[in-house]
Formats: sequence, C-alpha cells, structure tokens
Amino acid sequence: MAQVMSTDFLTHNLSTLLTTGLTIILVVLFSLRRKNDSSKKLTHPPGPSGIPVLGNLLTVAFSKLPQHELINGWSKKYGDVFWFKIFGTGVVIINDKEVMQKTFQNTDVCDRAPFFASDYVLGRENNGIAFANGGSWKEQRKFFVSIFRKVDIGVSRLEDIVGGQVKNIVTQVKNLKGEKFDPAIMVNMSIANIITRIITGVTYDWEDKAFQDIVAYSGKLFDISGPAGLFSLNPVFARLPLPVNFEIRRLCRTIMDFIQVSIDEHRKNFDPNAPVKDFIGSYLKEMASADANNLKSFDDTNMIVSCFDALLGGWETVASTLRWTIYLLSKHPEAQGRMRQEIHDLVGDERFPTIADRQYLPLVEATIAECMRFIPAVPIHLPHVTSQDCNIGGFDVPKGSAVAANLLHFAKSPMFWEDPEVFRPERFLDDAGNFMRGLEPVPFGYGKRQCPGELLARMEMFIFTTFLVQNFELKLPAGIKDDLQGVLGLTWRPNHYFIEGHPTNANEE
Ligand code: HEM
Repeated sequence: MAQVMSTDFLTHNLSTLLTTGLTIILVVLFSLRRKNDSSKKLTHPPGPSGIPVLGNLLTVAFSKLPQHELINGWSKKYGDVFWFKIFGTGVVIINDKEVMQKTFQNTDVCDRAPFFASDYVLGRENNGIAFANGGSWKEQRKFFVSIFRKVDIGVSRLEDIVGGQVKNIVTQVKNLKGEKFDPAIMVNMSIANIITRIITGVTYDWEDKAFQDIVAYSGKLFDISGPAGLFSLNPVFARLPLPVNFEIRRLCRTIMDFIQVSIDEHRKNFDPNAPVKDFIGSYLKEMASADANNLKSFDDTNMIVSCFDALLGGWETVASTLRWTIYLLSKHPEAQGRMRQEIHDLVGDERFPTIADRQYLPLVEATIAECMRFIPAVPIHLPHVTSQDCNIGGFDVPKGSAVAANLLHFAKSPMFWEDPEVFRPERFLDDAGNFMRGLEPVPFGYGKRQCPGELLARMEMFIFTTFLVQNFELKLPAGIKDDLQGVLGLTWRPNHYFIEGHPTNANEE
C-alpha cells in the first residue's frame, strides 16, 4: 500500500512537475514570440521617404519653399502626426492640439537635444535652461521662472524698463514728422536693451559698437541655426566640420564673452546684503546660498548659459513678433483705427497706457492676438527629445527622436479658424466684447517646457503696440509691395520694410 501510495505520489508529482515545466516553457516561448511580433508590429508615424543616411536633409535644407511651408505641405499629406528624418534622427511634427497637450505633459517627451556649439565653447554638456535636461534643468528653470514671472526685477518695475524704451521710440518717430523709416533698428535695439537691462543691469547706448555687434550676432545666430534649430540641434549635423557650424560656435563664444564681462563686473562689486537690480545679481545671491538650500546646479557655467538663454530667447522672438505686428497694423488701417479709438476712449491722450489698463482694452488685446496668430514668429518651436520609446498620437516613436508642435498649423489651419487668411481681430472677442485668451493658438508652447518669458513678452507687446498706435497713424508708404515672405531661422522674421508714423497729437506735452 505504502509502495502504491509512494508510486502514485511520485507519478503525480512527476506529472505535475512535467505539466508545470511544460507550461513555463510554453509561456516563455509565447511571450518571446509576442515580443518578436510586437517589435515587428511597431507603427511608426507616416512621412516622406528619404535617402539613405541623409534622410530628408537635402529636401529640408534646399527646399524652394520656405521650410515652414514645406512642413505644412507634408502636414496636409501625412496628417496629425508625421515624421521626417535627418541623419537617422526622426523629427516628429504634431498637428493635433489634443495630441500636443498630452505629449508635452509626458515626462518622456520633455528633454532637449544638446546645443553642441555652446557645449563645445564651454567644454561641458547640460547647461542653462533651453538645452538642459534632468535635475539641473529643473533647478535652473525654477529660478529663471521665479525672476521672469514677476512684474519687477529687484527694485525696478519691468513696466518702467519697457516703457522707457518705447517713449524713446515715440520721440524719435515724432521727430521724423511722417517721413518713412525702417522700424527694424528701433525695435531690435530697444528689445535688446530691455533684456540686457534685465540681465546685466545696463541700458546701452544705441551707438555703442559692442552692443550693436551683439544685436547683429544674435540675429545671425537665429538665422543660420535652421528652422526650429533642426540643423544646429541635430546630433550628427552639428558636429560636422562645416563653415556654418564654425560660425555658430564663433557667435556663441562672442555673445558669451559679452555676458562674461558683465558677470565679472558684478562679482567685483557683489554685496550679498545689497538689494539686487538684475538677473546676474539675483543669480550671484542664489549661488551664495545654494549650499545651504541644497541646490546643486548653481555654478559659473549655468549662470552664463542662463543669461545666454534669456538674451537669445527674449530678444529675436519679441523683436520679430513686434515687427510683424507693426507691419500688419500698417496694412490694416481700419483695425488699427478701431484699436486707437478704444485707447483714446479709455486712456485719452494725456498719458501713456499702462499694464493696469490692459484688462479694460479687449479690442487691443484681440488685435495683438490676431497679429500673433496671423504670423506666428515661432512657427515651429525648438524640438523636444524623447528620453524613452513612447507613443505619440497612436504611433511608436523611438527614444532619441525630436518632437515639435506645428504652431503655424494651429494658427492658420481652416480646421481651427474660419477664414484663416482674413485679418479679423474680432474673432477673439465674445458676444459681450470680452477678450477670449483661451482661443489663442499656443504661441508660447505648452506643458513642461512652455515659454518662461511669456509675461515679459506680453508686456512688451502691449506697451509697444499701444504707445505707437496711441501716438501715430502707422501707414505703409504708397506703392509698397505686400511682403509676407520673411526669413525663417529659429524665428520667422519679416524682411525689411518702411512705414510712416503720422502723429495723432497724443502726449504732445
Ligand atoms: C513673443 C515672444 C516669445 C515667443 C513667441 C516665445 C515662444 C517660445 C516657445 C514656443 C518656446 C518653446 C516651448 C516648448 O519647447 O515647448 C519657448 C521657450 C523658451 N523661451 Fe520663449 N518666447 C517668447 C519670448 C521669450 C522671452 C521674452 C524670454 C526670456 C525672458 C523667453 C525665454 C525662453 C526660454 C528660456 C525657453 C526655453 C524653456 C525651456 O526649455 O524650459 N522667451 N518660447
């Protein structure tokens, strides 16, 4: 009996063992097969076919169309999410708002490619904000936001800094007595002066040669970096020994040297107990207490690159937006007239408008929003980079791909706007005449990388536009050919044009 039991037990256990073993083998085989199947079944985004190694580089670089139009053409053909390739790196373009919102909230689509030229100059990777990742980016961005989301910098109000520059322009245009002029120099110099004042504490003379050079170098850096920085941020292209890459490095170095002079000056006179008056002063103060606050990334290199990011991010973007705005207002005198009427009704002509007036000037807000929609100065933003394989809008996107939203599509597609090619500020007003900010086509991006300079940029747009429209009837000289072509680099900026500013007799005192 015992023998039978033990044989039964053995037989039973043996068969259990065999069944279990067989099951495990089958499960492993099945999951291996599924794994192989799933890697076969990856669904990458659609897109134009390219050539080996270069991908679509030649098409993007040498397109007869401006690159944002080329990308928009591909959008029409390939839909909400598509990609093209440059040296094997996929560049995913998102045309759908919900997919964009979901994607840019995802921490796996939050990184950026290194800006090789600046890292090369500094001999270190992962610096500053715009091209940094991980813990260092988080700390540096938090500090940057704490400075730029306030209405004052140390003891000075941002509104006074901006207003001072625009009053200077108003005086200069008045002196021209209706003569035509190119607004580019005035706009570029004053926007540059606002951001350098915030960063370095210095307001430069427009005749200052070093300042003029830096303004020119910054513009050039934007132009030669390619649309959305697609070339200067491509890990292969950026390292090629091409003249354009040497030039980008030279420009970075020169701009950083300019910032370094100011940092050295601040260091010499640094007093941790004195009130701060600019970004560098605030940064030095933060550095002095960084150890106590357990902040790891506050050092000399991050300081210079944070200043560099603010100078470049806060300069060409605003200047291009403003130059387009002045052009569009001159081209649409009726919209400009309605805006002027609202300013005169609320503010009168004895004083300049203030930021506090903004909430009572919905048509002004709507007109600025329509200018920014009609021509977005940032049509495709700096791409994010995927830090993991991930899914974007139903497509499998490998780790290391670039991902950008097509802001031009959000601004101009008939999917989002009635008569997108018609300039109509009232589209941003509700029936009661209130401004509807929520309708704007995300000009400052969305999610974790959203532009940290938005408050300053909006302030600059409001003050420049209202001061000019209150004081001048802006007109395109007779016979000027319409030109909405512009130049595309990191931003989309207008070609040079002339306007006339005929005084409306406001603020004559
Ligand atoms: C009209 C003017 C401006 C426009 C249209 C604009 C637009 C944008 C956009 C679309 C992004 C990318 C968002 C993303 O990657 O998801 C961005 C990022 C950035 N902007 Fe602006 N911007 C403007 C003004 C400014 C100003 C005034 C500053 C500086 C004070 C600034 C500093 C930056 C920085 C540092 C980043 C990188 C943020 C990060 O990577 O975390 N921008 N901006």
